[in-house]
Amino acid sequence: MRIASYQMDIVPGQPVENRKLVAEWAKEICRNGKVDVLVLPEMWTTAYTLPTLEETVKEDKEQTEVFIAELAKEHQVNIVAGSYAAFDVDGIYNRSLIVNRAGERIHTYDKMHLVPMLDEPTYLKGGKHGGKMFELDGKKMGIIICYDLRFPELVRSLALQGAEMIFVVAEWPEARAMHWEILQQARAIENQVYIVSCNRVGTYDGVEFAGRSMVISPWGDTIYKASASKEETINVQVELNDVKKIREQVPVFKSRVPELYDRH
Ligand SMILES: O=C(O)CCC(=O)C(=O)O
Repeated sequence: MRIASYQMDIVPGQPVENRKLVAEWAKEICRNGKVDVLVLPEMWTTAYTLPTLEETVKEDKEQTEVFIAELAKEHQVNIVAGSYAAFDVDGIYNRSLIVNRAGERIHTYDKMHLVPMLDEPTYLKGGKHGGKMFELDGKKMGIIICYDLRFPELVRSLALQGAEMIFVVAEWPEARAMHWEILQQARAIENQVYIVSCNRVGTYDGVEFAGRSMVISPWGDTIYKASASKEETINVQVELNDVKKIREQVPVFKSRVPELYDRH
């Protein structure tokens, strides 16, 4: 399975501009050969323009969903469309969107863990449903959003549902870059899954972002790490059969004793 992850610099509060950037990027990537899955970062249509978000997304309505569906159909490619600010009945959610090659929406996930350091709970609603596994091209996968990476329960739950690859879409800051790298590696090793991440670069409102989007094998090896500060595309082939082999070699899932673990 070939994955292309777009470590982009997001134009703040400008969904039209960002969709244009993504359309150009997708055209370029899909022209240069066979890609199975495109991956975008967290909040890629607006960035963290929280105080003006409501105004922006009310006006933008469902244009991002329509755009992603059209893009997937045009290039016959699966899209893990990072996350975007989705205006819903009771507020705005930080929502990830997964669309298949036919442009059909197959999965959404609303970020459950809102970030106090960003004042996210003031502006956004937290997701009310746990992460669910989804399938692309018959392969089981999961997605988490940025701060979710700090909560091992979520990735473990996706792995227990059968996910063999976890997408981590983010706007992770440079100030905590060490946590970003080590936590991704830990989630890969402990769950014996591929981790494919897509972080943004650039700065917004005085925050510098960490880049370093990664692909990590289920053994924990770094297959690719993007630069810390430049726009870049990760374009790698991954072998999902490795998951089974590694789980046979170190049978962590068979050794679990869930009945002995505390529930909280
Ligand atoms: O957990 C962190 O340090 C960063 C989280 C974050 O920036 C986010 O979830 O958008």
